[in-house]
Amino acid sequence: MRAALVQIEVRPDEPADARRKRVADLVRAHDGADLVVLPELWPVGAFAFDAFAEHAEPLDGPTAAAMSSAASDAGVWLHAGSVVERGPDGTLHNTSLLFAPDGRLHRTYRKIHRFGFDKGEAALMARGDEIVTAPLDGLGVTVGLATCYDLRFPEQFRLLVDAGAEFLVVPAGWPAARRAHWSLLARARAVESQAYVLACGTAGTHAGIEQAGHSVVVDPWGEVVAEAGPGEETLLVDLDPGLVAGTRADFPALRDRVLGLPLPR
Ligand SMILES: O=C(O)CCC(=O)C(=O)O
Repeated sequence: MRAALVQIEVRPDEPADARRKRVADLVRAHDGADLVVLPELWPVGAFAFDAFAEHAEPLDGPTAAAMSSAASDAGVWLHAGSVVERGPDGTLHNTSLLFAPDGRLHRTYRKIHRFGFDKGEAALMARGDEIVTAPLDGLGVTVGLATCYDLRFPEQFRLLVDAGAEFLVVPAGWPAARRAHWSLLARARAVESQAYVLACGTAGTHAGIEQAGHSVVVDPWGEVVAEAGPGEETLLVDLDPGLVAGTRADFPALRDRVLGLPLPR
């Protein structure tokens, strides 16, 4: 299975429509891949809080339309990163969009752990409340969806594994200031989940926040398959879905979990 992680820069001087077109062309250029992954909130910028409301869109908005058409033109599964979704009741969510190779919107995931400690995203957006996995028909794998700050919460990944996830796809807009955490947590989630982690971040600087870049693919044994640098770059990787079941069978740590222990009194 071939995956492409497209680490793009959210340039402040690039209008969102131009970026949508540029990213759609990048997706089309990867028509040899099975799965293409984009970063978090790339149409607006994960830290461009002042622009969230203006760029909010429904699930059939301009980003979804552009990405649906790019997925079907390329014939790929497309995790199109996330958008600022304006829900039917007007609330904003950080919502990931997963398209099938025919352009159909296959799954959405609303970010559960909002970043900002009562400010920024945490103040502007509503929390998602659903663990989301998706079988990728034809590829024989199930992906589990999480976004950026979610990477810090192992309990979410345990639930994803329990729901059958074998590939954990994490779009992000992770700051360079905490790049060490990003790399460490991506590997930790892969080791503890005995799953592939495909973590796709952004490059450059937007809203004054330098981005970490360093998108990374980690295998179920915790080995880094490929890692990007800080700039715009696409990681192209060939992955073996059988390695997930193989690792879980050969080193059955997940089987040895002890659940439901009482807390100390
Ligand atoms: O957890 C972090 O350090 C970064 C998280 C973040 O930037 C986000 O979720 O948007």
